[in-house]
Amino acid sequence: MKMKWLYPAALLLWLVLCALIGVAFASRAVHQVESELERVTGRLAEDIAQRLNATEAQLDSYAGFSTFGQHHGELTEHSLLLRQFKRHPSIVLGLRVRRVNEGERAAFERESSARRGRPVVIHGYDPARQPPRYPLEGGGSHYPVVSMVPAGALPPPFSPALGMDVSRVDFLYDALHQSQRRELPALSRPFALGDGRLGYLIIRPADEFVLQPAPALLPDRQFVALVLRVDDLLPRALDLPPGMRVQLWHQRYGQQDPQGRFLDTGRVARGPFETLLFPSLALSRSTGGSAPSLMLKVSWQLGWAQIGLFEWLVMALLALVLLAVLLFGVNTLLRCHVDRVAREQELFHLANHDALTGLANRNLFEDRLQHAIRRVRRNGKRLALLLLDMDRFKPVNDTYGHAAGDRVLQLIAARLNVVLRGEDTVARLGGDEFVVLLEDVDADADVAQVCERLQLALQEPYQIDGDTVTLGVSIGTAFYPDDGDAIEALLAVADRTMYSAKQRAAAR
Ligand SMILES: Nc1nc2c(ncn2[C@@H]2O[C@H](COP(=O)(O)OP(=O)(O)OP(=O)(O)O)[C@@H](O)[C@H]2O)c(=O)[nH]1
Repeated sequence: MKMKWLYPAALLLWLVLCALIGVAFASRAVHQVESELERVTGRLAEDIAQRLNATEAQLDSYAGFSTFGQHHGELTEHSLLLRQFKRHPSIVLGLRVRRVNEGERAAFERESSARRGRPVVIHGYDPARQPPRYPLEGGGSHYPVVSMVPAGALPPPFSPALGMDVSRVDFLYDALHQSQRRELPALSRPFALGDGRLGYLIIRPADEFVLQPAPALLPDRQFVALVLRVDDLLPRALDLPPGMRVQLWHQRYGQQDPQGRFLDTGRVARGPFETLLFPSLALSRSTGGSAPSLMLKVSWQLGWAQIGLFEWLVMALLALVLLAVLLFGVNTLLRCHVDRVAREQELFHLANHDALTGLANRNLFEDRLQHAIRRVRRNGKRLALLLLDMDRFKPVNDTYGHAAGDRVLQLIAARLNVVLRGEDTVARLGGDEFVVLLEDVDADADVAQVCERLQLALQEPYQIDGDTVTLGVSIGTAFYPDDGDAIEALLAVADRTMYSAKQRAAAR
């Protein structure tokens, strides 16, 4: 393994582990906020349902009044509604609607005009722009507004006042149709009020208390409706946590359809890293009054803020401990690696060098010679092998002891190293026998010169513990490729010539 990658790898591992710790804490935070989301969604749905139930109670009393109390006249109806407006400022308008079949239209207009002392005609809100989308029930019935009590200035689309046919406004007709079909209060989709705020209409049949005949079959069905402000469907101060978004829309419209959207609030932008790391949770509930017609969705894009100060501290501490452990591990690994390399080098040295003199041993020498022969085969040059055997070494041992002999062998090795070039190989074959490998030999004379230098150096006296010892040396030479191309053959030739030299020296 390459040791230089150890620190970057440890750093990467540390980053990955830190990210995992972050994810673990984030998922813990997710579990906590799941229950909070459940609580917030349930509370909001409940709140909306309560507000709509209260509104329906207003509508019920208006419906009851319009069924039984009409003989008291419009003044009483006005005063009832004005009392309701005071108690419930979110109500913008109260209105009563009647079904008038096409055949009765003229009689209705005549009678209404006479009662009010001014012309009343059934008209569309803006027939040119808003043709009815739904087939009118009962083969061309009209649903004109027969009574209207505004809390303040009349907001559109109701400003055309009496006689306006609510079935000509598609979203109002939709609510009317629903309430008629289910005999329950029904909500319209939200629409813009004149003051730029949103409002909605809640409408219900007003004649359900009439049991005979069945209300649906009554020739002049009555409906009462309230127009309210959308703002009051939810508490004014929502106090949403960061990242939480509340959406409320009419069930008959898609979530993405802006027409059906009552509310979309609390959207908080999160950074891309937070969006990637933290999930977004969402809960949807249907809500409403007696007939749930609204969809509530609370979504929560979680982020760093969901992790508390204590968790941050624990995470930082864990990251530091991890860093310390990793650095300790890397240092230990590096130390082990350095020790192992040193041990290997030591073993290599022991296996390839002579323990006494530190010179190469026979193994290493043969290996070097092998390499040198391969090289010379390519470049066509020559090698020289010098075999050195000391003369009169045995008496040193015998006279001064083995330790002194060892010391002399070490001095011999040192002198060999001084005389030879760095690129030459010198090895101790054993006892007082040494071998030298000279590479790139150009001429025999060069080799003879080296032999002479060796002889001069080795014949110099040796000082051992105050005594002086003088030795001789016999050198045998062999050349590659002239004397053979195998190590054994070359050594045999060198041995032979060395032996002759020794005999010559002994004869002198
Ligand atoms: N001190 C010491 N002596 C050794 C070692 N290895 C071998 N010897 C001795 O070295 C001597 C070598 O013998 P020879 O080569 O016959 O001795 P010599 O006196 O040089 O004789 P010639 O070579 O014939 O001149 C022997 O006495 C060995 O015991 C060693 O590591 N240390």
